[in-house]
Amino acid sequence: MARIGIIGSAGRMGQAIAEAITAAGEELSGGIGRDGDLGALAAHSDVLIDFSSPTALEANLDAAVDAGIPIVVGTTGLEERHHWLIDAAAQHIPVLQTGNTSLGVTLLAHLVREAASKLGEDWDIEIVETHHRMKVDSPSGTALLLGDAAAKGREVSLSDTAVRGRDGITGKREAGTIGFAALRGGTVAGDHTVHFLGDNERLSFSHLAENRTIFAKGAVKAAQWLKDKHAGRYTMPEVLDL
Ligand SMILES: NC(=O)C1=CN([C@@H]2O[C@H](COP(=O)(O)OP(=O)(O)OC[C@H]3O[C@@H](n4cnc5c(N)ncnc54)[C@H](OP(=O)(O)O)[C@@H]3O)[C@@H](O)[C@H]2O)C=CC1
Ligand SMILES: O=C(O)C1=N[C@H](C(=O)O)C[C@H](O)C1
Repeated sequence: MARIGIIGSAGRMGQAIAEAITAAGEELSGGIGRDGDLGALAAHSDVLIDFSSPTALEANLDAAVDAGIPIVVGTTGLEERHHWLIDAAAQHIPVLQTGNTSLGVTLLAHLVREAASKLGEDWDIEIVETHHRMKVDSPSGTALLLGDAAAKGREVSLSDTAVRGRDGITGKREAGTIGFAALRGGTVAGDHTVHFLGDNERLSFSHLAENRTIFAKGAVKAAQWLKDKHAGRYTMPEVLDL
């Protein structure tokens, strides 16, 4: 049985993950929010799951490194500097970071990469996501993950090709770009569609999350899988053997 600690335990995801830990027959070693004792949580855990805020990431990684335990990072809104911190921590402990822990999105990313590698640049790629009114970051971590998969399929970098929103006289669409659009409202758990828009034909791939249990289950699965791994940075396709 693994002792799993949650960072962000009072949040929407934190609560779902606590239920998933028990359902998976693992032990919930504790949970903290903004004011919790991170060192004490890490000392009493075999693995940490972080679904909190980018501002907490550095301290969370440091606590995991100090305790010598793995960490699953599901927090989104990460910037390039956060990924450098994750790479540095992964020199010492196993780390898995992903914008989406669900089986469906992990498989979707694989399909999007494949489609992007087969369809030429004359197929425009646009990614549309819809989330609940409480979400604070945009585009979603999943949209960026799917954009990255499309960019990898085309053998280009997402940072060179992404267009993260349009407003006003933006000019014609530039060939080869990957566009993002975000809708916010209601209680939507998370919908994503990757559109491939060609001449006279369109191909779209969608994933619709009906509730948060899919993310919570995936996060616990990742924690169980990561527990006995060597230091390094791991991915959801490895966890799910996809
Ligand atoms: N990878 C995935 O599959 C998924 C990722 N997410 C991501 O997970 C994150 C959390 O989402 P959600 O649960 O909806 O958000 P909530 O706002 O409901 O919860 C966030 C929690 O994080 C805590 N928190 C905020 N700042 C800190 C801090 N500095 N240190 C420690 N804890 C902190 C808050 O604690 P306090 O109560 O003290 O404010 C709160 O309980 C988001 O980034 C979201 O995008 C969401 C779903 C799936
Ligand atoms: O904040 C959310 O709720 C979600 N966040 C993740 C993201 O940013 O992609 C995953 C999921 O879509 C729900």
